[in-house]
Amino acid sequence: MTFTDRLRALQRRKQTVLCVGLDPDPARLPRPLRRESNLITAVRKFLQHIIDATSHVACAYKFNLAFFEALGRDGWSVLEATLQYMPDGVMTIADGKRGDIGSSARFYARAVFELLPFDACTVSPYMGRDAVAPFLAYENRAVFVLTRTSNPGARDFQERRCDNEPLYLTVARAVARWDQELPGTAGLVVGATDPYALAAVHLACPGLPLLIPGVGAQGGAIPPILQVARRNPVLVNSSRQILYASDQDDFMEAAARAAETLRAQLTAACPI
Ligand SMILES: O=C(O)c1cc(=O)[nH]c(=O)n1[C@@H]1O[C@H](COP(=O)(O)O)[C@@H](O)[C@H]1O
Repeated sequence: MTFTDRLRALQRRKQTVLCVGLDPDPARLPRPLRRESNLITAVRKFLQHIIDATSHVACAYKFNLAFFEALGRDGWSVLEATLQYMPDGVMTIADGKRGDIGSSARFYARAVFELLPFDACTVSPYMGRDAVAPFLAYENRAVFVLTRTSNPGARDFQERRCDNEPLYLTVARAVARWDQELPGTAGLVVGATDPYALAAVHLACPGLPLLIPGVGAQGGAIPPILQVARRNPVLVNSSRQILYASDQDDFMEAAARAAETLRAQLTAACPI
């Protein structure tokens, strides 16, 4: 079963398109965990509590690898422990935004798909097809390629005209072609902060899964996402709005409430 088939089945069963982003910032740990003498233990417990509080409404968790790498050599053990802690019925995404020559990309792919059991990962398309190909070779995993990102700098290159369309659309069409070689292995990252780009990508690439970050802390709106969800499987990521919904003793309840609210907004009109 391909990643895309598994994602669709899981989303239908759980009636959710919510992806909770795991971006653990040691400086923002809630009060009960700040009492832990060991920071690594505190981060590991924090993530486990967040998973306990949200897995009933999440279909995926996206690990932003930067936050784990920045924990130093123990970051890898927190990553592995958190992956092992995942309950049944959720998928995992390694968000490292990789992108390198093919011979190096093979090792990035091996790290996330063989050494670690991630279901999907994120990559940058800047170096072209051979930099993405090693990730596309895993038939039951998926690679989400950055297309129109959610940050202000997305305008610097991604919106430049290329063959009479914005560069991000050229990228999206190329990824759709790559996906045809081993269907179900590719998806696109499109930020929620640009409704026009979301609509354009959805029209150009019907059926490709879209990983959509940028709701919550970055201000992306929900209604444009509901439109694209008619033709594309979507995974809507929210990190800080859920992780740091409260920094007090009630942080688990607050995270659960934030996740449930977003899930309800997303499923109200999403035909999953
Ligand atoms: O690939 C990503 O996940 C990503 C792409 C993008 O265009 N914008 C974006 O914010 N992200 C990631 O999505 C998460 C967004 O976090 P919040 O803004 O806290 O919800 C972070 O882990 C970002 O690194």
